[in-house]
Amino acid sequence: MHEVYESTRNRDRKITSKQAIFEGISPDGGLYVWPELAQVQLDLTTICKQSYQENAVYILHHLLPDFTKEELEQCVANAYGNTFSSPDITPLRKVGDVYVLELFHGPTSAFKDVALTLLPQLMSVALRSAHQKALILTATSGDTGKAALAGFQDVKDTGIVVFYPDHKVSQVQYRQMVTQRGKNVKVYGVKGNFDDAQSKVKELFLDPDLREVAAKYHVRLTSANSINIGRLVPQIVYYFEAYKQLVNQGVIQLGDKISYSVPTGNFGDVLAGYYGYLMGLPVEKFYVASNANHVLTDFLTTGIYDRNREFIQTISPSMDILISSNLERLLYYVSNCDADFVKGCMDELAQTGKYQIPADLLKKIQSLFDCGYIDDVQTKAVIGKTYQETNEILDPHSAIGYEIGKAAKERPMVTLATASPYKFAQDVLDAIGVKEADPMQAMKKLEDYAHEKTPKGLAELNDLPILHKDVISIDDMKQDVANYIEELFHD
Ligand SMILES: N[C@@H](CCOP(=O)(O)O)C(=O)O
Repeated sequence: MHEVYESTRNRDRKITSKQAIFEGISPDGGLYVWPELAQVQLDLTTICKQSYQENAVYILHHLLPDFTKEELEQCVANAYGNTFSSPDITPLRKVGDVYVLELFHGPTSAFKDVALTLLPQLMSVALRSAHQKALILTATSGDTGKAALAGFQDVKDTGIVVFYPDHKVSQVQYRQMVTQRGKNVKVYGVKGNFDDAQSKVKELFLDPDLREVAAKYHVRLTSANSINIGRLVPQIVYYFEAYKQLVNQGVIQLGDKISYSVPTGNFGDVLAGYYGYLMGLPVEKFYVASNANHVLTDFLTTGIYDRNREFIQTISPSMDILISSNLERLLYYVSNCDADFVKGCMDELAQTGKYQIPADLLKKIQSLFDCGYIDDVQTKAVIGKTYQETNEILDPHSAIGYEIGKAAKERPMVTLATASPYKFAQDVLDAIGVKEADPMQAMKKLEDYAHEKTPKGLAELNDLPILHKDVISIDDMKQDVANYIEELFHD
């Protein structure tokens, strides 16, 4: 009765949420989804009275029905006990005439922490049920990598390998990853971009040779990216949390609709909001905010998804993505769970790099989703102007969401601040007219302008030795993963 998850590309096989978390991705290449999600309706009155932690348990209990309440309470307590610097976990602050939801108060200063402090807990429970071990393969464009490393560091019966695009993440993001300690962690720079790394990782999950090597040690290859449902579900909580805070501050009445502006590349963050909407969150519009890699803006405007374009390296590297994996889940829901349609689109994307959806489907998507993008020059201008007008310092990703949200007509508008400005200190300083070439010095200088000091995990980076120096080709990834399985899990 708990086998409620299925693949976006094939409706035949049903599995539990523990299996879905443990597997990460379906054997047919699809992503795990719960077709009856919209029948799960959450009670807003309850949510508005509860703490963040209580809401996390409440929401997770609905979405992961084979986890017991006690298991979830323990997971949530371990994840959010004392790891976040804000007691609210994700505080909401008014900046100008929009509300900024600060998602970067976790251990690695990015929104990924909200889910990646919790996923290792959920994974451990799932592993115990399956009597297995897991090797987590993670592709990152900057933020997921460090958050996943920190979350899975020395977690029993797990190992983690992170692939970041060499020279395509910020200096601080790079240092965060290559200084990672732990007996079960491995970090590689790859010669390529995020899309190359993520596509290869997806291939490796299903690679028969690797699966055989892993099976020898009762190890399963799985994911810490938002393709894993266990990564996505914890992100739903902060959408409700923002709503709760607006109700409790008297800005809205229970039941009023609000809008969200979400800077996103892989479409996971905004999809979490959409899941909230399906479960009863009153939403007017979701604004999908992009940088110069505006494949999503083009899709939401024309219905044509086309990744055949130049990959642009920007000052918002975490969003430098042209294959937005989680769009697949949106297509599944808006097409009324038409797995054949989704498979057709994904096959076309793999073969030609593009696909087009029918006009009626586009219309349906546009009734809830709007979009916009700005480039680096505009992003810096937004950071500078926002600082002058409001005294707030935004990181480049948050600045993109802020600008798209500010330009929209809907109010109240909640815009997601996805990373600490300290992770991008040089570019942020530059945007407010201060030059500093050294990343550590830049963080120090930024303290003169920001409200808060450099987060502890970033301030200590200069003193940590570089432990991971390997830069490999995309073709080497398979062999390196195979070697690491042998090294880590061989008794
Ligand atoms: N923006 C990510 C890229 C991967 O996205 P995810 O949400 O699927 O993990 C990053 O910063 O690494």
